[in-house]
Amino acid sequence: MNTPNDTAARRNPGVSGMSLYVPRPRVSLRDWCEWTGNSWDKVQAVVGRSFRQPAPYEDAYTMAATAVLRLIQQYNIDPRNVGQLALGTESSKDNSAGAVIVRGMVDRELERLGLPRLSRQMEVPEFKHACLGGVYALKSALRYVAFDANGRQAIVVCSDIAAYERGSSGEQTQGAGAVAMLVEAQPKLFEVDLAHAGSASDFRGPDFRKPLLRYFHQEYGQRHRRLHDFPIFSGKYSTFAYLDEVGQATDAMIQRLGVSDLAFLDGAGGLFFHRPYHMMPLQALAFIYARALARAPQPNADFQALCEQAGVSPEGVIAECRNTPDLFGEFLSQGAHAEAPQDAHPLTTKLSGVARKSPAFQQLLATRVNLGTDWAMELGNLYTAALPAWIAAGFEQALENNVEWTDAKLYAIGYGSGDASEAIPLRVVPGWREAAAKIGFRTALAESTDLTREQYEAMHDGQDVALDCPPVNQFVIARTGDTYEAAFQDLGVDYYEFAQ
Ligand SMILES: CC(=O)CC(=O)SCCNC(=O)CCNC(=O)[C@H](O)C(C)(C)COP(=O)(O)OP(=O)(O)OC[C@H]1O[C@@H](n2cnc3c(N)ncnc32)[C@H](O)[C@@H]1OP(=O)(O)O
Repeated sequence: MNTPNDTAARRNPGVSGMSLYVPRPRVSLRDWCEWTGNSWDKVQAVVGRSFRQPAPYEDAYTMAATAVLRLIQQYNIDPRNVGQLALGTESSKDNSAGAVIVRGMVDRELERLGLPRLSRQMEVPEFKHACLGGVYALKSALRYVAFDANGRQAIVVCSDIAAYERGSSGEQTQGAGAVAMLVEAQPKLFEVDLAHAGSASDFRGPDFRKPLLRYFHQEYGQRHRRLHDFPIFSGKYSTFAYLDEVGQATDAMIQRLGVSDLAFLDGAGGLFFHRPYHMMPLQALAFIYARALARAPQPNADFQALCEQAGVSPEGVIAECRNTPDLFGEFLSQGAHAEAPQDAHPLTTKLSGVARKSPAFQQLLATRVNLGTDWAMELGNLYTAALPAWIAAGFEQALENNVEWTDAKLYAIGYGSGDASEAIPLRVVPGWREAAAKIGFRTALAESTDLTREQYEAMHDGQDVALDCPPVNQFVIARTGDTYEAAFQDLGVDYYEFAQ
């Protein structure tokens, strides 16, 4: 069936350019496995190859500002024409201001370069919902250019630091970086079909959170060497929550598209998910694929064969497709100190584990998921920036591989713990190659210096470390204010500068 988005003449607003910034200090996961006694075989299959460690002079705002400046320069944007700068992050250091801090840095550097500042009439909102904040920021920017921009553009920047305690199961899934996107009414890279996007949310309690109260808890402070941003998280529960929510949002999108689950997968030219680590999107796609088979007209030979192989009842999997689990309700009903809820779709999980190895699924991966994957495996978890970074990598690699992508239907499936998900249809627009050629993903990745174990551990613990990679062409924290007088206060306020 044709959707309004199938009419090539009509363009939705979308994205015209992308840029990436990642810190130079890099931890090779192969080295990390040697330091920690973890299995490199498992980590390279499940997590990836490396992650970036932010230097002591950077934070979510410096990374965001560097990405925004790159975007402006790479796409020759007139800063006076930018009417919204939307920041998606869960690594804010300031509970009051957000995107305006980023604009402050960018304005000063533009001025030094002899360029005009960003528009004085620009909106500067910040969006927070775990890793989904960037998608909500993008939706805001799209609505802005569609409704009240009057020809002006918007910039979305997603910037985050994923830090986990050393020795925790999350340590391997760290990362840091920022992605900026230029949003326009007539996009040059891909259009975004919000009218057919699917949304889902459900409160999941302590799945993955960063309560400020934890800083004041005696136990928490004593266990670590510095004040840090390590989340409260429960690994398996967070994985179940991801799969369930992503499934709900994808169902909502498929329903709005008016196609069958299998037709949606067949028609996709590329599928991009929030990727906390390499295997998570594969698990999510296998979950969606298993449900698509279960929802196909029965009997379906592929479905029956896979169920038999997995040792699960087909009727049981079909019944689980109608499941809308209340994970937090289940947790609450067990009273205080309950264990994390168990998998709400055990049969589908078992089936998708087997389906993942099937030739049909491997074909799905090779044709819909592989673009950009290899580069994304270098990045670790970038939280809000993880999904846009993968999309940016996908476009640059599609360009390098000379892929015929014009008019391809892509799908961006975002997720934020706590939790919420968005499943959004995109379409590659004619002329995308010119815009993709300016992304600079490979160049941004190339700027790296591998850390030794001593350097990594000291940086992670917040100690001063001599690095062989001084900051170049990026914003840095120059100093932090310490005045706390009646007449003037800047205690804890960072001052930034551009390191040339
Ligand atoms: C944080 C966000 O950004 C928001 C989210 O998306 S939440 C969802 C993801 N959660 C997180 O990222 C939280 C932080 N990270 C973590 O908790 C952990 O790193 C993690 C749970 C992701 C992995 O921890 P772990 O202890 O290595 O998990 P473990 O269960 O041993 O192994 C994971 C998978 O690798 C598989 N595996 C093990 N060895 C393997 C090998 N050699 N080759 C291939 N696969 C292998 C396991 O079978 C398992 O798969 P299944 O779940 O399908 O059984």
